[in-house]
Amino acid sequence: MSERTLVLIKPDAVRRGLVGEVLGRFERKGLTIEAMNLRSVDTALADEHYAEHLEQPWYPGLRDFITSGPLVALVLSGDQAISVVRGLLGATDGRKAAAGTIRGDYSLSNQQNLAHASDSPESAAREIKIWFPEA
Ligand SMILES: Nc1ncnc2c1ncn2[C@@H]1O[C@@H]2COP(=O)(O)O[C@H]2[C@H]1O
Repeated sequence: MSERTLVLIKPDAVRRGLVGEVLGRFERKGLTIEAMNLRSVDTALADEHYAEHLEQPWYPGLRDFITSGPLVALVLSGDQAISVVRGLLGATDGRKAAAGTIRGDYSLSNQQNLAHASDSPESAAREIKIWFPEA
């Protein structure tokens, strides 16, 4: 069943010149880019996107990071896109993510982990509305 999912290629990936590498993996898998833009994020947008994490002790650090430079927001579509994209990313903590996944190959952090992807159809709908209200 075709699904849509929201992906953020985070500021660490932009700074490190890894946008093409990350995007290429999604494209080569067969996913379709439905919408995409490079943008800066203010604290209000960060708080809205990460609403479920606001009370976490590590959230202030995550907010500083996600607002620290431009990121690439995109909507991907494809068969079971939500779980497929999370599989391509690997575990949240790059130190624990399996080799061969995006985080497993390029991240040594549980915060600066290169990309975010929606974890359920409900979060995909909520997040797509936040980042691409016109979609
Ligand atoms: N223990 C943690 N310390 C710092 N950041 C975290 C921790 N756990 C999760 N995160 C961050 O919180 C984010 C929530 O969803 P993401 O997929 O964007 O990726 C996660 C990480 O960037």
